[in-house]
Order: sequence, then structure tokens, then C-alpha cells
Amino acid sequence: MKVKVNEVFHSIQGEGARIGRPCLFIRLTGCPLRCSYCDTAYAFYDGTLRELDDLLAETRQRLGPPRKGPNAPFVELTGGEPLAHPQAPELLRALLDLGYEVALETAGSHDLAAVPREVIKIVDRKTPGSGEVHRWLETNLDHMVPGQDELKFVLCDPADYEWARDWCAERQVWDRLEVLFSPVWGSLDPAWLAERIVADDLPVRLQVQLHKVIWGAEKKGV
Ligand SMILES: C[S@@+](CC[C@H](N)C(=O)[O-])C[C@H]1O[C@@H](n2cnc3c(N)ncnc32)[C@H](O)[C@@H]1O
Ligand SMILES: Nc1nc2[nH]cc(C(=O)O)c2c(=O)[nH]1
Ligand code: SF4
Ligand SMILES: [Mg+2]
Repeated sequence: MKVKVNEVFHSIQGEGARIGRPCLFIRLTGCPLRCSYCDTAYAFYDGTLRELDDLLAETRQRLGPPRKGPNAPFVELTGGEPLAHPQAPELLRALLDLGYEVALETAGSHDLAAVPREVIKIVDRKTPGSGEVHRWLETNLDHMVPGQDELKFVLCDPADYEWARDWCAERQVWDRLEVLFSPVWGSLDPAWLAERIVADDLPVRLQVQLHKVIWGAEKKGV
């Protein structure tokens, strides 16, 4: 089985509840969405077809032997949109079988039913400001594991904040899932977002993209 890979890089996890941990990223090529703010358009077309076994061997070589526990070796599948590849569930299963902690970054536009339950799913509920708000499968909420998976909102402006707050409140998703509010880099002021979260007493986690704080917004492969 082959899959089209844009890049594989070892860095610091810059997003989500596991922010700051060393992580190996496997970025697949291609995405059917076109979010207004996408920082990864370079992955829409370019890539190399790779054998699954070859990708697994590289993962083993770069991550070393698996360990359990809070600082276990960690691999994340991202893109592009990884679930646009029919091979993604098999790749995720194989990464789990190597014994690593495995996360998946996805737009929530593709069915999560075939994704192994143990994969940490970071699901981005696209907002009106992204231009892709309708690319959402509400049934994906049923496949998200409480206490493990994360529901993420990337916010373009104050209107997106209010929309995300009301969407979460209607479903009370914060009672069962980690909810992340992240400003679009260079667009929504993180201080404004922090103050609104506190003022509205929202049980969500504010995050800014740590890799961009460290290396700037333009550096690829971090
Ligand atoms: C590049 S996407 C790949 C995975 C999947 N296609 C998705 O959108 O979730 C990874 C994450 O980066 C976020 N992202 C992309 N561009 C961003 C930007 N300019 N500022 C903040 N987050 C951004 C996306 O919203 C998504 O949560
Ligand atoms: N350092 C770093 N952390 C990340 N977490 C999610 C990323 C992504 O592009 O999906 C990402 C990324 O591109 N770089
Ligand atoms: S879904 Fe993800 S990769 Fe696709 S355009 Fe949006 S942010 Fe970029
Ligand atoms: Mg990124």
C-alpha cells in the first residue's frame, strides 16, 4: 500500500493539549477544503508516493523504541486533510501497533468511524470565517472519546468567537471533550481572545501555535 506524503519532520508539538512535547509529524498531501487562513497550502499538491512499510521503518528509526507513560514517543498524522486518503485508517492502525502514542489532526469533514478508537483525534470544527463552515459531519461527535479527543476552533475574528461559544453551549461539548480556542495567526489578537474567554467564563483552553512563537510563521518543516 502506498500513500502520498508531503513531509515527515521531528519537532515540538505546537498545538493542542499536548503542546510542547517532542513529536514526529507525518504530513499527507492534498486537501479538498480551502480555509481562508490555511498555513499549509504548500501541502495541497506536492508529495512523494511512499510504501507504508517504508514510512513505518522511518518512524521507528526516528522515534526509537516505544515507551508508555506521559512522555511516550509521539507521532501525529496531519496534512492537508489526512482522512481524504482512504489508506489513513490502516496507517493509523499500523502506527498504534508499533506501540507509539498516535494523534490525528483533521478538519471534521470526513467520517471518523473507521479511525481506531485509541488514536487521539484533534478535530477542527471549521468556523464561518474559514469559509468552510458547512464541511462538517455532526455524527463525528459520536466517534470522539471523552477525556482523550479534542475539539478545536480556529477563530478569525470576534464573530467567529461568538459563533464558536454559542455552538459549544448548545451542545455542552465542554462537559465531555477538551475544547481548544486558537486565534488565526496574525489575525485575531490573542489578548482579546484571552480576555473574552475569562469574561464569559468559558471552560475552554486557549492556545497559540507554539512553533510560530519559536520559529516564526514562515518556516516549513517545524
Ligand atoms: C494545516 S491543518 C491540517 C489538518 C486538517 N486539514 C485541519 O484543518 O484540521 C492543521 C491545523 O492548523 C490550523 N491552522 C492552519 N492555518 C492556521 C493559521 N493561519 N492560524 C492558526 N491555525 C491554523 C488548522 O485550522 C488546523 O487546526
Ligand atoms: N510544530 C508543529 N505542531 C503542529 N501541530 C499540528 C500541526 C499541523 O500542521 O497539523 C503542527 C505543525 O505544523 N507544526
Ligand atoms: S482543512 Fe486544514 S489543510 Fe485543508 S485548507 Fe483547511 S486548514 Fe488547510
Ligand atoms: Mg501546521
